[in-house]
Amino acid sequence: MEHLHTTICALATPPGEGGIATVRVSGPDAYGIVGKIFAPVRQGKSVADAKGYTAMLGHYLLHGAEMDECVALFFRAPHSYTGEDVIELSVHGGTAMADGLLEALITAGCAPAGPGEFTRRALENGRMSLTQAEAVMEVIAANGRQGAALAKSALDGRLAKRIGKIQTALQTLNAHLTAWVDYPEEDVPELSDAAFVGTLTEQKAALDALISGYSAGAVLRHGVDCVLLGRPNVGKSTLLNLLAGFDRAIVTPVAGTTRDIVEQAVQLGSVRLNLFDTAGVREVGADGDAIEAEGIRRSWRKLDEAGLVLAVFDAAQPLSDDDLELARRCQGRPAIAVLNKQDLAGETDVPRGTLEPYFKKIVPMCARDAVGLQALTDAVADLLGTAQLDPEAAQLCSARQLAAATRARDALAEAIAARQNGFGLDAAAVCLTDALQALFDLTGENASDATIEEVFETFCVGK
Ligand SMILES: Nc1nc2c(c(=O)[nH]1)N(C=O)[C@@H](CNc1ccc(C(=O)N[C@@H](CCC(=O)O)C(=O)O)cc1)CN2
Ligand SMILES: Nc1nc2c(ncn2[C@@H]2O[C@H](COP(=O)(O)OP(=O)(O)OP(=O)(O)O)[C@@H](O)[C@H]2O)c(=O)[nH]1
Ligand SMILES: [Mg+2]
Repeated sequence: MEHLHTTICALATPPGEGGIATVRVSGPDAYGIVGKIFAPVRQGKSVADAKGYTAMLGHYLLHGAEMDECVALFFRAPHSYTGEDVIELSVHGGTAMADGLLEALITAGCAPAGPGEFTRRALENGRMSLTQAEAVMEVIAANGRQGAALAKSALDGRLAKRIGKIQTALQTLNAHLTAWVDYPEEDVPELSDAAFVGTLTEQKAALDALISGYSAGAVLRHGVDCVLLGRPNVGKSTLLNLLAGFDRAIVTPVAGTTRDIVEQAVQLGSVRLNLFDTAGVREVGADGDAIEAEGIRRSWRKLDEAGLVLAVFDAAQPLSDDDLELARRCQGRPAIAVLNKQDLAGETDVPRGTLEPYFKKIVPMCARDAVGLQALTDAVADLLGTAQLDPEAAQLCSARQLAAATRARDALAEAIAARQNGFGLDAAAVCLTDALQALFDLTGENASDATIEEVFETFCVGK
């Protein structure tokens, strides 16, 4: 692997204004290169003699001129993030000094690092697994605390362990199967069909649990787009304001108040919702208001894009045709019916039973008086699966991982079906091998270059 022998450098802190900016240098010639451009302040000190896990103050030199003050932090291979010799150089923030430092390093023989190249070297030096490398990216991207906790448990290697358990069980089964098929004359104990199918079923269930946790984990890490829909005047904007905790959207008793889509991010329990308040939807005739008609078109478009729908109804009025049209369009979607204005509702108003077939959940509320907020929070967590998710348990954290886990699960399902339909053990063994291969792809053992390329494509430079 030719590129492992180069020495690379990149800005490790975000570009822009800041107190300090840190440039990281990694590779076999890190000490040689930094020695050429770093002048220690204290006499008798030198980069070449610096021990790992020590710091040194100096200046960096660009074309021989003394530039900014610079603190160097030394790591000696293999005790560093990448497993190589690493030196971190911190200068004053803003990009000017860091840019000069990078220029000096490149002039002295450093190569600029590619996206994720530090982490890639850590992977290639066996300092982390592929799933851990992906988790590094998630830690950088995580903005909610729960999302960060999930990513951290993957970084700790808990995800690799969870997958490893499945892998081990299947490998043991495969070894037994191979021995039994290939060495019939030896005294290999027979593999009972019940034991074989039992193990496959158990491990398939473990994969199912991983797969079903993926979308809920993604919701915690990235939040979800949530649209507020309903006919005019039912209280959509009132609900938006309640969730936002301030007066974000105009609320009036006039039907048709909201025209454009109003966007606001809010935190509801452990989930971050990107809320979209929309114009009230209703049937408008050909002679209708052109502005309203365009607003309504945009409202419906949002329905298709949202990961969560809050369909708002006026509980104090019987369902209208517009209400029923909305309900019908919500069927099969992650949609919650909010029966608003409970304070005005009587016995004969909106019948829950009519809405039940179209919605996953129905929540009575009085948005104006903040009644029903906890019930809504619980319904959202339940529907998105975040309520059922153990934040300590590691989850799959990329679409690539999900695809590999799904391939493994499907192969196991096929193996089980093969046995149940009376096919020979050899047919089931082929499926089992496929499942194992998919798991190897997942953890990065035997991962192809293309897979590794795919993972690092989206990394940022400096990581
Ligand atoms: N300044 C700095 N902070 C950072 C990083 C970094 O690279 N530099 N990291 C980058 O993401 C994270 C920490 N990751 C690291 C992982 C291992 C080692 C390391 O040197 N490990 C050695 C020594 C351990 C010891 O002896 O205490 C080893 O494991 O052998 C360093 C950083 C977060 N903070
Ligand atoms: N009694 C009662 N009134 C409410 C409640 N929620 C909202 N309202 C009132 O209903 C009226 C309409 O509220 P909005 O939030 O503007 O309704 P909207 O669905 O956004 O309406 P459009 O933007 O026109 O589609 C206002 O006068 C609110 O004060 C509630 O829970 N109870
Ligand atoms: Mg409104």
